[in-house]
Amino acid sequence: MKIFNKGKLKEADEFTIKEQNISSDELMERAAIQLFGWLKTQLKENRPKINLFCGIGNNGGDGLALARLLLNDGYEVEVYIVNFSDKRSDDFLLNLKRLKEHQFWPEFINENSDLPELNQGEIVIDAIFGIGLNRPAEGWIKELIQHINQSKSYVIAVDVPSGLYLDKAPEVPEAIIKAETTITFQLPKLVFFLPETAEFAGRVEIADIGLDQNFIAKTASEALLIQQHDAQRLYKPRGKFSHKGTFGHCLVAGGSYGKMGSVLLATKAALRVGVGKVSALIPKCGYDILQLGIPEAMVITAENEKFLEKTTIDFTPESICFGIGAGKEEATKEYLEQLLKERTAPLLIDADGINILAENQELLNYLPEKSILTPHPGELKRLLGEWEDDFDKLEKAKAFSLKYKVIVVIKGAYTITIADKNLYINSTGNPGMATAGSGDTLSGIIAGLVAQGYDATIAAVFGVYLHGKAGDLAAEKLGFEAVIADDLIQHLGEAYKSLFE
Ligand SMILES: NC(=O)C1=CN([C@@H]2O[C@H](COP(=O)(O)OP(=O)(O)OC[C@H]3O[C@@H](n4cnc5c(N)ncnc54)[C@H](O)[C@@H]3O)[C@@H](O)[C@H]2O)[C@@H](O)CC1
Ligand SMILES: Nc1ncnc2c1ncn2[C@@H]1O[C@H](COP(=O)(O)OP(=O)(O)O)[C@@H](O)[C@H]1O
Ligand SMILES: [K+]
Repeated sequence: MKIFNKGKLKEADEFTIKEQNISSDELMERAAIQLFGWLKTQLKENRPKINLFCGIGNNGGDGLALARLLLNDGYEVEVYIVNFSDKRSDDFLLNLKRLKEHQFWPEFINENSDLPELNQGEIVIDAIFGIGLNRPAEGWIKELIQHINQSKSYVIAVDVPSGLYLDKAPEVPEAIIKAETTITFQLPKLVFFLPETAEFAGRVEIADIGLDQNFIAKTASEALLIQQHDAQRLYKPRGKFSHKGTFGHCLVAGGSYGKMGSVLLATKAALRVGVGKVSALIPKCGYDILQLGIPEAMVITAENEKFLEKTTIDFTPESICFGIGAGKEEATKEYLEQLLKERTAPLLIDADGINILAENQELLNYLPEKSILTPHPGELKRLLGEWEDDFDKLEKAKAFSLKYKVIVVIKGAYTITIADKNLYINSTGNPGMATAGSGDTLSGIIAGLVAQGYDATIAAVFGVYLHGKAGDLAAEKLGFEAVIADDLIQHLGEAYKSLFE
């Protein structure tokens, strides 16, 4: 699903109004009907008091239109107009008039008003600011937002939590609504997926207000949210007469004394994601561990007992996963340098492989095009240096990806893959995956897909999706706490199957 910036969203609104020959007010009514339908479905027979806070722009207009629908249906509704300006939008005024025609008089609040009482068991609808926010909320509006946040009411934001910008980091985080649920129109917004701002939106629901699908399809987007149907399209079915040679040979090079489990996990993950053959290349001390731990894999050992070093292999793999658990010995660095310069196979570099690159930045110039780097935020910081906020981080990572022509997978609650200026945001995964070794399984999965012939960008995007889905399926059975990295591998088969459910 596409993610548009503020400008494109406004264009989509305008295009739709023209193309469908409707008024902006009819579009607002669609938005309100969607909000109403969602609320009614969620509330079932319950009839809690609903406190609506409406600004004076179109977000406030949505709120007023919703208030009318709720009142018509017999809900107990209180409407507060957050009266911060006289520059009211036309559709706000129209909906205010309609509400008054229903003999309903909202309460206007401004800097001299008492803050309304908000109780547990009640609902707050936040329609103060939408995507039109252009400066931080200040003074009494900020106090009102804090009052709503401190209340025990259930907070639902209309389109975006009020106070949150779509295109930059918040200047005053205390002046942003913290919603339990955000019902956003038509398309998700980037800020809902970034670590510093995602928490304000809470659970995100998308309300289809019928914006023009052709416009959406032909307009370039800020980012793509990868959901089941997107992932499904990336899947390559297996031919009846395929054999293990069809699905490639993946080399997992990594490990050091005490960290051999990481290679075991990546090797297993590569096999479970469907690679034809896997060889693990490890220091000598890991031989028994690998052979016993995963008899399906082949094992090659470096000369050294405890760490990885240059080793000749007598085949050409279809992909190489380098660096997990590898340490940063000089000999290990030299081996990475050799792999970079020889360009024998597509490379995925993770963990200590990334740390070696960060400490020896001259090596970056040898990165083969379309190599995949899978840093967690700590590794990314070592690679890129400090960033100011999430937007700055994405800009820096994009610039890095373009400069070296590589794919950067920024791991996190919503893992973001950056390739050719594009951002792919993953929708699967859960806090159960915050456990040692889950990144190692991801590396094995992506390298395993590359070896099977998936294009590197697709392998990264699809691999991240499958990895998160496997985590979701594991957590469903086991609960978040009990999930360990091996469970992700165990659920890869079901993750594949779920693509077609
Ligand atoms: N245009 C359309 O066709 C549709 C728009 N919709 C709604 O319209 C919203 C956008 O509406 P608007 O563009 O009117 O903008 P908003 O309703 O977000 O409000 C912007 C108003 O607040 C002022 N403002 C911004 N930041 C402020 C601050 N910190 N302190 C005080 N005042 C501030 C602005 O100057 C402007 O007057 C969307 O989020 C969505 O809810 C929906 O009705 C769907 C259809
Ligand atoms: N809260 C979370 N929600 C979703 N996915 C998560 C969460 N925490 C961690 N993950 C995923 O788990 C993996 C952790 O990787 P990493 O930090 O490299 O761990 P390790 O080095 O222990 O293997 C990443 O793929 C990340 O996206
Ligand atoms: K809002």
